[in-house]
Amino acid sequence: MKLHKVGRRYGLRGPWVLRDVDLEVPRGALLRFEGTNGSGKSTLLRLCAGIDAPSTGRVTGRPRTAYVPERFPAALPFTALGYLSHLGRVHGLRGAEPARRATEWLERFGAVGHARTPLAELSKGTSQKVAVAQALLAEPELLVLDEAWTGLDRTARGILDRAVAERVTAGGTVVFVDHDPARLAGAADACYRVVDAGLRPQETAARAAGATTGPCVTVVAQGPPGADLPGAPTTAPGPDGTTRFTVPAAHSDTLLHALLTARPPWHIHAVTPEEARPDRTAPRPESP
Ligand SMILES: Nc1ncnc2c1ncn2[C@@H]1O[C@H](COP(=O)(O)OP(=O)(O)OP(=O)(O)O)[C@@H](O)[C@H]1O
Repeated sequence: MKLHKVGRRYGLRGPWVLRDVDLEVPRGALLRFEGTNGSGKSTLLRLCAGIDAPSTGRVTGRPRTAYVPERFPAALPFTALGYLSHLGRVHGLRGAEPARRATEWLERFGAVGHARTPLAELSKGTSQKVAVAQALLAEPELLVLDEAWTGLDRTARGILDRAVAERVTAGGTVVFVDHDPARLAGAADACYRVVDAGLRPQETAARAAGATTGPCVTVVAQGPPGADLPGAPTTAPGPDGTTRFTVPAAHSDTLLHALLTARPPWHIHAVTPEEARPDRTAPRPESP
């Protein structure tokens, strides 16, 4: 997706919140936006999510998108399960799939006990779990998260961190804003600060550290050539005809899952936590 000279102001004579913003949102990437209160982060996310239109400029190549807004409209006349199933259908899921995925995400967030609770009666935290689940169950190509961690308990925040990593390793893109500067620190591929209605690229933790720090995992495995593996692992020949994959630690489960469920499956020789982080800015090597 690309933003071309995008501008947004509210009202005909309102100040420009965003002006002449050019941005490429690549596939399989994690992008963070930051900025002071009122700088235009939510405005930018709404434009990325396609729920708002630019006043000037255009957005092209929009992928299938799901969005977690800053404020969840909790007064809708649904139960948690009814709402998630409905949203699943809106996202194009059919038959029993919407309810199945809805239940799966409620279980994952430890909220399945509230499946039949009306949205209006949910606690703030559970309501936020529903807000997040409605976006995740669609397995969108682009996931837009506006302070989605706010209101979640520590366990749920960890589950959302993991879900974000899974989306990215599956080839999706996640764009997010969060008040916590440590949120997904080290995992973001790019970070932009909204300043004076424009975007200023920021140094990400990985780049700042020369792309060689941060936890990662090395997997030594033997398997068929030509596998399309998630997580953009760096690859190198391993001993005895094996391949050595290195990925950020947050992506290692997804890589292992892909290796083990490949047809035929890869044979895993070793899984080793490392201190070095692969250089995700390097071109993705060919699959072995
Ligand atoms: N629907 C709207 N109508 C009028 N003005 C708006 C609207 N939405 C946002 N604004 C204004 O646009 C500017 C940017 O708001 P926005 O919510 O995008 O900033 P933000 O960086 O997300 O802020 P915060 O960190 O406080 O959430 C603010 O001055 C805000 O008042």
